[in-house]
Amino acid sequence: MAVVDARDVSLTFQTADGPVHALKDVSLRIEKGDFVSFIGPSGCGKTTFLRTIAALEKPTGGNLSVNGMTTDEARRKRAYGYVFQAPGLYPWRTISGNISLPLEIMGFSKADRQARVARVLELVELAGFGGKFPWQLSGGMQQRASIARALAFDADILLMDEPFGALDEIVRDRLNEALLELWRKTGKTIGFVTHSIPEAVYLSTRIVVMSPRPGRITRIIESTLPRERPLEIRDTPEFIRIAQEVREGLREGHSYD
Ligand SMILES: Nc1ncnc2c1ncn2[C@@H]1O[C@H](COP(=O)(O)OP(=O)(O)OP(=O)(O)O)[C@@H](O)[C@H]1O
Repeated sequence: MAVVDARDVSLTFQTADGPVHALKDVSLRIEKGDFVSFIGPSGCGKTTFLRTIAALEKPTGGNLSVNGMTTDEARRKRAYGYVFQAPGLYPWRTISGNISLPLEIMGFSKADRQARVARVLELVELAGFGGKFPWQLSGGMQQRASIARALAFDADILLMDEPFGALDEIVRDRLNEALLELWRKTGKTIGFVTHSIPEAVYLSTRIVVMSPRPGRITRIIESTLPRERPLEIRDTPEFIRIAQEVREGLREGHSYD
């Protein structure tokens, strides 16, 4: 059974300026343990598709199931962790307090919360920083804390909307490596939005290229890279070939109107 099974999913927003076709006939299967990146120009529906999977938006057409359930059911079963572009940590709470907040809302016991916070801090290599406040941490560390928060209730699926877009390249490289490591350790299924071709190629088992007006999938590229990926893999002919394929896909779907 696919983790995400989208069949001809469409979503049209009705706006004052008329309908906006954010998604049109999007069909995609995401299998357990896949790392799927969504790439495409601004407005092609990447965020909308991620939000639709997470039951934050409702499709206006087609069928979408998650773990064989409706997206609402999957959300009630805590199938998703969601990481936003900005870390969104509360400045008056410590890092541990921020990670613990969704667990408090979900009614986890104090002992369970403490154990989970300790485990995810370790996973994102922030053990020892739980007592700090967000403003005492660098941007990259804050983003790792927000990933820890999304991991704390052990959702199968991690949905990440351009989590590293605001970070400098060196920090981004490190976090990309750390994310791959975390993915290998946990076996989670990841949906990841990015504007960066190297980031998409480095991280993904599959790269979904999208195009706007209407938002649709123009290409799905299967990665032939091994799962074990040192950063230097980016200099190999295989990596460069996949990056070229993504670039061609983007060019095909690009219109200048
Ligand atoms: N709530 C909404 N109401 C009306 N239109 C919306 C809404 N949300 C998104 N849209 C429109 O749907 C289209 C797709 O938006 P979306 O944010 O999914 O694109 P994106 O590919 O994630 O873009 P970006 O890379 O800029 O984040 C855009 O034209 C956007 O203006």
